[in-house]
Amino acid sequence: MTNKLYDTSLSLLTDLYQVTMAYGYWKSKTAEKEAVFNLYFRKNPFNGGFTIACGLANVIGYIDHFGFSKKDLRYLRTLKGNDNKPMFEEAFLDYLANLTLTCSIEAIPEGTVVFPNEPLIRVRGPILQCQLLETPLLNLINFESLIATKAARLRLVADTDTLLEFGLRRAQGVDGGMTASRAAYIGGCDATSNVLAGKLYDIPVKGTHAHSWVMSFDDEQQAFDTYAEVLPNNVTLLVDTYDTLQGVRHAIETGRKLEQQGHKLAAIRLDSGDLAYLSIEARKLLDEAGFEKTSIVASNDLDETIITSLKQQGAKIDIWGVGTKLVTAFDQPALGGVYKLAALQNETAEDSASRWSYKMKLSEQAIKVSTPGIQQVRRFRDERGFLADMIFNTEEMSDEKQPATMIDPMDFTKRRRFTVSQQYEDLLVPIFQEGKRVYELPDIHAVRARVQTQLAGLHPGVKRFVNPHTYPVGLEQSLHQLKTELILKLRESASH
Ligand SMILES: Nc1ncnc2c1ncn2[C@@H]1O[C@H](COP(=O)(O)OP(=O)(O)OP(=O)(O)O)[C@@H](O)[C@H]1O
Ligand SMILES: O=P(O)(O)OC[C@H]1O[C@H](OP(=O)(O)OP(=O)(O)O)[C@H](O)[C@@H]1O
Ligand SMILES: O=C(O)c1cccnc1
Repeated sequence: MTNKLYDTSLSLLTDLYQVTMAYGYWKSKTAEKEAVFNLYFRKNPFNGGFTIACGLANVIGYIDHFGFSKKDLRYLRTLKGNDNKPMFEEAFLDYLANLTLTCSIEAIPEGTVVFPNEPLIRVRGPILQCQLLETPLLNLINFESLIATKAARLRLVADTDTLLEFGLRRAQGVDGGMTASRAAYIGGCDATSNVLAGKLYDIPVKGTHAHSWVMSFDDEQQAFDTYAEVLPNNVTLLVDTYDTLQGVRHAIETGRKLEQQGHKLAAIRLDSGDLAYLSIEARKLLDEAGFEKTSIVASNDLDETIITSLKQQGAKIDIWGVGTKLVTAFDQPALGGVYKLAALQNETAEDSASRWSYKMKLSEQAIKVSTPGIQQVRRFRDERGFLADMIFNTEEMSDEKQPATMIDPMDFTKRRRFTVSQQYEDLLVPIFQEGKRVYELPDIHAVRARVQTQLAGLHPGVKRFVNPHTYPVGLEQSLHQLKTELILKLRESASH
């Protein structure tokens, strides 16, 4: 699967400063200098304990189509500086015209549970190219990971109930709707109402009918009967246009007619009022009439908190339709992913040990201090699930079999030692090697299934919504040491 929505280059879908920096690298003849950047976020969304990595398929689609077209260059040629002269030299535009990506990219596969400070994507290559990728990569990963995480939270509370994504009408524009439908399915929804997402992404599509159908008839019974006649094999009736429980009785009447023709009333939908009370009363009416197999769908501004509450109230709801709060990630509309330079080729290196000059950004806020190194994430596990994730520098820890010590970032005196026999998996896998794709994308259903097996590996405390347990993520001790020494060195030189 590639990014089928954009079968074209989106190379100008970036911030201007990426292009001006690219120009700067080119002009100062450092464009080809090898760099390593890491894409990571600093805090799990929704005050939760985990995040679902999502968006890599669209990153791959973006990179597969990368290239500046003649029209792109014609536009860049029109950009002017403050002196009203062209911003970029013609020779730079010629360079962009011939630019093909030669970066090597490693990434954590979609559908993996991930945690703050772990590199989701590591880009290594000429600094000019790495720089151009910053904005689009963040744009693609931040949103889909956010929505997949929201959907995974909804799946946790919906348990085995059916979960439908109904968000397109309230989504943030066309792309917001499309990518939200994809990420919501990956995160755990069973289907979407978004037909184009169904077609492009192979997501099951499902739906009921709106109030307008009922309102377009003289009475509700006629509306239900007509709907059942035209679509006898897909009858879910929205019962709350006028009086919900009266609507249920009308639906039952239609259900009886359907049964005479060998069909079934699949479900009724509630879209207003007290969903706990109404679903319990509707269930009673349906059961009394012999419609025990008819499901109850609920919608109306649902989210994981309301679904939890409805379940606690004993609501008899089998299918949850969730729109606005899911596709807009209503309570946290952005994941704060960042992309930071972590190493730069050392031109004066005399041996392979000193071929990298490690880079990091300092900050007054500890959370904003980046981590240097060519990073990989090693996830230790046992038969019960995941134990801890250790971020290490691949240049320092080449021997995979060696025991490892992980330092707790909140308390440097706390260490965890992992023996040679401890089971583990290294999460970042090669996606592009020197510009050539080496990764075969799994289909969307496999990615969706991965989310559930990954969540099963997490301790329940990490999945709890209120004050979740913090899953242990730390730095391997030599990376911790490298970071500490670099902080001291940078603080020292900044004070001069
Ligand atoms: N029993 C319940 N417990 C908790 N929340 C509920 C319950 N029943 C409904 N809700 C939620 O409360 C909110 C009530 O929505 P709202 O104030 O719009 O009322 P409404 O009856 O749906 O009105 P409208 O007809 O305008 O849609 C919705 O988010 C809905 O999902
Ligand atoms: O509530 P959401 O989670 O976003 O789910 C989608 C909503 O979209 C439809 O409502 P519609 O647009 O017809 O408006 P309504 O709120 O008046 O029902 C549907 O009946 C749901 O209520
Ligand atoms: O099919 C539905 O019931 C539906 C679709 C979109 C939004 N709300 C409801």
